Amino acid sequence: MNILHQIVEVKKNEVSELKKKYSKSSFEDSPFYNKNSFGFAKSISKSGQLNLIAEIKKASPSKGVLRINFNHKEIAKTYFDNSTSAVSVLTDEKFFQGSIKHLNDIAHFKKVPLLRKEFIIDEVQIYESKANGADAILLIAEILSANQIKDFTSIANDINLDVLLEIHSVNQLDKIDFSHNKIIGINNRNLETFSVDVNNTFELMKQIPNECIIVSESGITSQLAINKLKDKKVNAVLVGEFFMTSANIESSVKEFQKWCKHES
Ligand SMILES: O=C(O)c1ccccc1NCC(=O)[C@H](O)[C@H](O)COP(=O)(O)O
Repeated sequence: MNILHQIVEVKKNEVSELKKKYSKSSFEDSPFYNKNSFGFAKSISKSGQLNLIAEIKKASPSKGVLRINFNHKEIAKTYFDNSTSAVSVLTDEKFFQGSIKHLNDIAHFKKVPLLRKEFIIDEVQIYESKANGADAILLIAEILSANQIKDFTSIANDINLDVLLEIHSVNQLDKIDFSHNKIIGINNRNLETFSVDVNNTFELMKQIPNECIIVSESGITSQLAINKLKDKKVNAVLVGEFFMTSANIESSVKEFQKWCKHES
């Protein structure tokens, strides 16, 4: 059983506890629920640059704790002040030391769209995302059926949430209706070995229609990788560990943003 499936086993219990406390209608009462979303798709597909989705991630299954002096609000402010295209907030507690509270706290002063980075296996988590200020959610093709991908995407879109649909391998492609899911994340992390290889993005994107927005995810830490991604016209990158392990997050984001600009 790879790490994703281990996470899903824990998630099933968490979701059943969540459903004991909340329903769709209880989430509808939240102040965020009826607010307009910030447009995630538009923000991460701007031309002239590789768009940066900067992630707030205290720990990971592959590396353990990434940042000891972790303050989610300060990190979010740094990302907002340095013109990132979107911010991804890990909300999983057990494996990433995140929290839904982090998302809610940050949503009160957001300046760019927020992606809720979670392992979504039930529609109640989609309503919970909206109620806590998300503008977009992650769906992971490996842990969902084709019908779940379709239904969860429709539910999210109906409440104004964009969907980043993540794939890891060629095996997941036939579950996807690309006319319905136009934002595709390609994860470069091998879930058996945790090794990362940006070539996974280049191999898989060959099989994805040109009109899709492509996000390369995981293990992106160098200008060389950024240059290759720009050459292949990838729209956006999702980057966590590089910033979380930096002694100075602000200067790392500034440097990274310079790499991401296309030459005019
Ligand atoms: O980060 C992990 O170790 C991990 C393990 C198992 C499932 C998912 C995992 N990460 C989630 C992500 O997709 C990354 O946080 C995201 O792409 C950013 O990656 P990185 O820049 O390498 O932190």
